Amino acid sequence: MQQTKKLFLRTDQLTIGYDKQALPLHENINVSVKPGQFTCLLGPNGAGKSTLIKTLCGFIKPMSGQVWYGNEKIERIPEAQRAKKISVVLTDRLDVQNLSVFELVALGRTPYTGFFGKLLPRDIQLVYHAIEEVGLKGYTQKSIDKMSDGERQKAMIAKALVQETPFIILDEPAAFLDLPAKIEIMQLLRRLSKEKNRGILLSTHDLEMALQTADKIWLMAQGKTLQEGIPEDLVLNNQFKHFFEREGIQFDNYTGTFKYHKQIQHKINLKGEGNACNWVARALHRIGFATVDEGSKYTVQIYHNVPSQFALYHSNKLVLRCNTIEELMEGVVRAVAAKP
Ligand SMILES: Nc1ncnc2c1ncn2[C@@H]1O[C@H](COP(=O)(O)OP(=O)(O)OP(=O)(O)O)[C@@H](O)[C@H]1O
Repeated sequence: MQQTKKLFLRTDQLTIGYDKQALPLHENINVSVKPGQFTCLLGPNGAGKSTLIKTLCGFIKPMSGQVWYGNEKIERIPEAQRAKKISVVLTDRLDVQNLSVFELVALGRTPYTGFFGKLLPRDIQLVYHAIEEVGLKGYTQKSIDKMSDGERQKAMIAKALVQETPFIILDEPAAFLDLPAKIEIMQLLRRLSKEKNRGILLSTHDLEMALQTADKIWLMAQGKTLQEGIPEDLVLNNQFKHFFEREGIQFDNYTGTFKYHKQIQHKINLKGEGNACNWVARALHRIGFATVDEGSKYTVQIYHNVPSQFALYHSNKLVLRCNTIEELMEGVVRAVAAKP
């Protein structure tokens, strides 16, 4: 146990910020990342995520407290050695025009070869292997500036992989990506953390994705103590509510998703079951109806395996039968406007 602990990246009463004269951004942070652990740092804009990441990487000095890599304080580790312990992928778009994927990824070997160092057969093998690992086989000679944001991000992850560090830290690696690419990057990073036993820490705004993939979550918000825990504990003990709820937005502890408060103007009975019923309920909530079992003059009924599966009744009299939720919602709004 003691032996393993030596490999942790951890902080000890870490206080971060920029201006010694001003208030710190966060005080007394005590967190750790283990090899093989996939950790997501979450927090609203301006919470201090990038500042923490830069402090953990040794780019910004702590205001007080320490960052430890194993038994060594990060500031005591010479830069060349540091590059063998932590690889960093920051948000800034890289100015890497005219570099091929191979050349970019090969830069990750710099700590071992020197900037102008010659790649040995093992280095070349590692570069090809990492490119394949991130799913860019066949792109080796493609110019980085002709790649999509998602592909470029994968190349950056491959570069971090060939650096062969026990820890990889990424600042918003999925920031510019569409949803499928985000999911792909998160799954890739999670898989690499397990298969390669790397401790991976990344910051993200994607709370729902972090809930689904992270082993550990760090929650950060201005003026609040940083919370660390596994996703499910943080949800159950209301930390997510506490950190992210704003006026008009509510965190649903059951589904782990955010909901917008809507002005509820009417009640409507909803009868039926299954997925169609679920989506009709969502459409009704969106337009300001609370769904109930009984008590309203209006009833929406969902039928199954019939051509017109949606029906609207007013005091048991059929008002409308239709095929789509769009028609149903229009019918509900029309009917309620005519006879509230
Ligand atoms: N170089 C700097 N000097 C002084 N203050 C800074 C500097 N960089 C950032 N800040 C301030 O520190 C605070 C935290 O910024 P930081 O970029 O760490 O937040 P963040 O959580 O990463 O935000 P976002 O999610 O918007 O990227 C902000 O108020 C910001 O203005």
